Amino acid sequence: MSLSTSPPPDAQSHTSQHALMPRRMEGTEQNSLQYPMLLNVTHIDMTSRADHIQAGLVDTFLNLERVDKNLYLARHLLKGRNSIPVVYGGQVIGQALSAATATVDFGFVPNSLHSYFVQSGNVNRPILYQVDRIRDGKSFCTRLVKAVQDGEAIFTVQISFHRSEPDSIVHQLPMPEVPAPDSLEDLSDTFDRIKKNPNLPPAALAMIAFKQKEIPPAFFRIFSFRPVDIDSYLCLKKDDVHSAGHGHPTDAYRSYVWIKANERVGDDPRLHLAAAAYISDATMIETALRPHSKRGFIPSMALTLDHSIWMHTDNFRVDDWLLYENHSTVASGGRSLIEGKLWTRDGRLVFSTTQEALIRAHKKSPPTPAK
Ligand SMILES: CCCCCCCCCCCCCCCC(=O)SCCNC(=O)CCNC(=O)[C@H](O)C(C)(C)COP(=O)(O)OP(=O)(O)OC[C@H]1O[C@@H](n2cnc3c(N)ncnc32)[C@H](O)[C@@H]1OP(=O)(O)O
Repeated sequence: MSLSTSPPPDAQSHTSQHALMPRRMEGTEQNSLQYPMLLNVTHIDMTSRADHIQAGLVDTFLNLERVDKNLYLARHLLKGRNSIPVVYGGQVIGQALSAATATVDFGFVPNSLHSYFVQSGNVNRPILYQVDRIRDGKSFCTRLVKAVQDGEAIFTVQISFHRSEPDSIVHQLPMPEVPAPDSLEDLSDTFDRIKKNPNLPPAALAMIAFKQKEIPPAFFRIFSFRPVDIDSYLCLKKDDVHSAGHGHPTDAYRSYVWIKANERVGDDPRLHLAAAAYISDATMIETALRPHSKRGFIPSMALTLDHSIWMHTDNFRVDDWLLYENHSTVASGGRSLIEGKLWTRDGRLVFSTTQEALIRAHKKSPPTPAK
């Protein structure tokens, strides 16, 4: 499969591959197995190449090296935020899906995945994906993937694959009516335009500066984002209830953004599924946070805890515009639930997603003891 199993253009030597395999020493009398590399293993330099101008979605961020049957290695990792070296969760989901997909027969298409982020990934260390072939049925296959860094699990996901079969019952929600992507501006252009506006309130300018500082540039290089309601996205609206255009009423905890990969992703539907899974984690936490950000809330922690996807079809392209609808239904006790729907331009629901996120407030300093 073309699912990124070749080394990327700037891949380093396969130090890790050698380290994993015992070397048969030549010229020794016993011809015994020895493990010299294990005594001399140095950590691979994994300085993130996310901001390298050549780094692309398929050849870099979804790239996996096949280390052994059921074992895949990822070296090119992207931060979710500029200020912390934590791997972007969507990348781990997309890579784990690619690894699992590489172990099932052609004809099986992922129909759902359920994942947990159990420890944050370090963007400067490679990730090893271990695929467990739970069951190969006639119609369904199940895989369990564990993502490991430095010997410890950082992520687990169960993925179900389904061989396509004829329709039985058929129904679907109608797509929300929102302005078409061609009538909207790219978020990166909006940032540049709006920050030159002298009439912007200082709080809005601070918000834009924060977003520009915190969102790694690689996101904008590999994907285009066109929020349907830019004023709401930038917290420029006073009222919490707004309209997403064309009379579709929505609430403050809902967001709509058109998303498109900037590179041609080829014609393998499995790559489009992995790329859509990759980007499906990018906007959910923010949907829960935004109304609170407007009131001055700044989280001390905002992390994806779990993420589920139901794939309703593989008949879509991630290098054409997709509408991502997010809705945060509840937040309490440091956790928030966010639901997502991914639509094609012609109104087909391709993914349903659900995510629970950890959103913590800064701890209040203990009261100063009275003297
Ligand atoms: C319109 C559209 C535009 C789009 C524009 C482009 C989009 C582009 C944006 C990209 C944006 C993507 C954003 C995606 C979001 C991810 O991708 S997040 C990455 C994926 N998720 C993760 O990495 C989570 C992994 N899991 C974990 O880290 C651990 O399981 C957890 C959740 C931390 C829990 O672990 P635990 O061992 O139970 O630890 P816990 O007791 O909770 O304590 C953890 C630490 O928190 C500290 N802590 C406790 N309470 C607090 C507190 N209130 N405040 C601070 N620290 C605290 C503790 O002290 C402790 O610190 P240490 O002692 O470790 O130093």
